[in-house]
Amino acid sequence: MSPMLATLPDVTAVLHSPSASPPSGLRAPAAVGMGMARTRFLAPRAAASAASAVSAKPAAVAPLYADRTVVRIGLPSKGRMSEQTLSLLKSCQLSVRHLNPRQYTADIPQVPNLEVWFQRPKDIVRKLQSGDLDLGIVGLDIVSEYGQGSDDLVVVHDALEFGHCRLSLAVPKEGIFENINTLEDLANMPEWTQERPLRVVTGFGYLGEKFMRENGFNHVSFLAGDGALESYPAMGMADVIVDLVSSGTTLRENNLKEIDGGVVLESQATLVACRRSLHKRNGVLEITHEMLERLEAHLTATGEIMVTANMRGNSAEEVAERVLSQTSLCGLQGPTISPVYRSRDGKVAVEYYAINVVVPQKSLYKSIQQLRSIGGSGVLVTKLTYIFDEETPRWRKLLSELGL
Ligand SMILES: Nc1ncnc2c1ncn2[C@@H]1O[C@H](COP(=O)(O)OP(=O)(O)OP(=O)(O)O)[C@@H](O)[C@H]1O
Ligand SMILES: O=P(O)(O)OC[C@H]1O[C@H](OP(=O)(O)OP(=O)(O)O)[C@H](O)[C@@H]1O
Ligand SMILES: [Mg+2]
Repeated sequence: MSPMLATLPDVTAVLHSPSASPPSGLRAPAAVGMGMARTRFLAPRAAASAASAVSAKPAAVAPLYADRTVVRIGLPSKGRMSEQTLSLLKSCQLSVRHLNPRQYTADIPQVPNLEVWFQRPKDIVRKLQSGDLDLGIVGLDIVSEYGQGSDDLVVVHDALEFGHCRLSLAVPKEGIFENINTLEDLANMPEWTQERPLRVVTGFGYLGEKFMRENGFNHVSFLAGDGALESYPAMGMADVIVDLVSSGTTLRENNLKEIDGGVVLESQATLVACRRSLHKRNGVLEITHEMLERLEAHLTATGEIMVTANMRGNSAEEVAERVLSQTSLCGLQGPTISPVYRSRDGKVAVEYYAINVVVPQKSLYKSIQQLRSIGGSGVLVTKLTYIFDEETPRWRKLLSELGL
C-alpha cells in the first residue's frame, strides 16, 4: 500500500453492523448513503511528496471529520475576489501552486500540511460551518449572509484590505421616491400596507430581512434575485433593492440612489475559521497563527515607508531632539539614529548622523519637508515588505475568543 493511502474498514459491513456504528458526533459520509462499499481515503500528504499537488480525484468515500489530518483552506474559485486573494497570499510569501486550472485543489508549498480548495464564496462559508473546510478567505458580506451569526465561524482577520463594498438599500431616484432620502422617510411612506407591502429584491435574504425588521418596517415582502437586481424597480418587479455597491456606477446608471441609514453592512475580504477545527484539529491553530502573522506583517507594511536621511549634529541625542520636534517623524517607536563614521586626518570622526524613520506613505511628502527643515539631506525612501510586531493583537483576540 502506498504510504499516502490508508484503508477504511469495509463500509458496507460498518453500515450493516449495529455494533460498529460511527462514533457519535461524526457525520456519516454522503457516499455511504449511496451504497458505496470498501474504499480508500486520502491520508495527510507526506511532507516528502510536497512536489505532487493534491489529487482532485474524488475518493469514493470521503474521510470522516476526525480522520482528516490535513488542514484545508477554501479560496474563492470565481468572481472578483479570486485573483486578489491569490495575489494577497503571494505578497505574504504564501504563493498558491495551482498546477491544473481545471482542478479545484492546489497547495501552498510554504505550508506543507495545508490543502487549498477552490470553492464558490457561499460554499466556503457552508463548508466552514460543516467542518469540511478549516479556514477560508471570503467577503464579510458572504460570511454574514450564509453564516447567519453562527457561533461555528470565527472571523480571524476582518480587514484583508480588498473586496471593499457595502450592502446597501437603494430606491429609484424619481416618482414616489423623489423626496425620499432617509430610511425613516422610506419607512414612513403611506404607500406600504399589508395588502401592498414594500417589495424588496435582494440576493441577501437573511441580512436584508433582518435589517428591515430591525429598522421598523412592518409591511415588507422579499423577492430573491441573483444578478442584475438594479433592473427590477424599472421592470416593476420590486420597489427597492438591497445589493452590493462599490463605485456606485451601476446604481447611477439605473436611476437608483442610496439613502441615509440604508447601509446594511460594510464589507471587505476576511480570513474565517471553523471554530471546531481551531479547537480540535491538529495544526489548524498553528497554521492560522502563521497566516495571521504574515498577513498582519504584510498589511501593516503596505501603508508605511522607510525614510533614511543624513543630518549634521554634535551627538545622536541632539539630532534626536530635532527629529522628535517634528510631528511626522516620530516613527513606529521613534527614529533610529546612528553615527556616520568617516576618516579625517587619519582619524575616525563623526560629523553626520543617519536617521531611519518609518512614516505613513500618505504623509511622505510632509515628512520629507520636515526632515529638510531640520537639516536633513540625502533622503532615501524605501518600500517596506513586512512589519512584524511583537505580537499581533488579532492573535491575542482570537485566543481569548477561543478561551485559550
Ligand atoms: N462591486 C461589487 N459587487 C459585488 N461584490 C463585490 C463588489 N466589490 C467587492 N465585492 C466582493 O466580491 C465578492 C464576490 O463578488 P462577485 O460578484 O465577484 O462574485 P460572485 O458574487 O461569486 O459572482 P456572481 O455575482 O456572478 O454570483 C462579493 O461577495 C463581495 O464580497
Ligand atoms: O457599485 P458598482 O461598482 O457599480 O458595483 C455594484 C455591482 O457589482 C455587482 O454586480 P456584479 O458585477 O458582480 O454582477 P452580477 O450582478 O452579475 O453579480 C453588484 O451586484 C452590483 O450590481
Ligand atoms: Mg456578483
